[in-house]
Amino acid sequence: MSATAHAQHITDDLRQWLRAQLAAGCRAEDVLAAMRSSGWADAAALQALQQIQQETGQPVLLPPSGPVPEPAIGDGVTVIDVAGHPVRVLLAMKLPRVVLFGGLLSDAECDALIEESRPRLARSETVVNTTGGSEVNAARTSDGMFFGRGESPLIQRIEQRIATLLNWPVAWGEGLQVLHYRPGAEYRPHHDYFDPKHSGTAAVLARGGQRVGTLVMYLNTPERGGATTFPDVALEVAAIKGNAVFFSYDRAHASTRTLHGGGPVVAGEKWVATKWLREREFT
Ligand SMILES: O=C(O)CCC(=O)C(=O)O
Ligand SMILES: [Fe+2]
Repeated sequence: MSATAHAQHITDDLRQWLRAQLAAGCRAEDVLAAMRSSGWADAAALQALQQIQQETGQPVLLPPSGPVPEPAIGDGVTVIDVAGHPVRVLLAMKLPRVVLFGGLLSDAECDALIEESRPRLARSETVVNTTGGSEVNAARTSDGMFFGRGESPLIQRIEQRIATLLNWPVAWGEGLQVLHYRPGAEYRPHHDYFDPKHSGTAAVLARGGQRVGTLVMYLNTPERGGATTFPDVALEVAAIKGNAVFFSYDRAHASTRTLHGGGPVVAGEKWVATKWLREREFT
């Protein structure tokens, strides 16, 4: 249920009480504890509080963050051996959490992914926030398709490599998505997590919870353009065949600074494969 849908259930009394608590500087945890002891369920109490925080322009309290996928790159690791396949660590950033990998896929794997996806491409759709369904969107002018998880030996090998690299079970990932951008095509800046405010989100979350991480693998090198951009931190990641950019977000909030987009392809074309990682098993 979204905060907006819940709005109808907030009585004037409760609204006044919540506003008074916040105005008096009470801590959100204490307000929630008081609501809990008067019989409120945790999720409903949090939603009511979030709504009043939004109405009064206060920073919105978020549910506690859970674990996120993370590669083992402590102690200056330069190359990770993933079942005999060496993956180089080219860049790491803390906020947003971004890690750039070199040589995650071999050239042959990139070529095979392109050839297996090409006959199945259709204009990319994005999730419609109101319904949880999907539709063609002008902000995303690429063609795309989804592979089923584990649908071929190639897909299985790549998914297992990603799971090992990011310490996240294969079953907690969505099927691999392939996008094809022609010259001029782009994917405007967006967040990959599902916006908790939107009414369609509940249906999407039922299949495995939130997205908590993204791995974008470059399947070719565009002649010019097509970098993955992170506007909050003015970072541009060049799309180089076989490399992959990983980012994680421990909450569905812009404070993770994971706003990102696929910049316009200036010359040539661009192919990527995206793996989204969920909080739990994706069904
Ligand atoms: O094409 C890119 O560089 C970014 C793709 C992306 O943001 C996505 O697939 O969610
Ligand atoms: Fe994205």
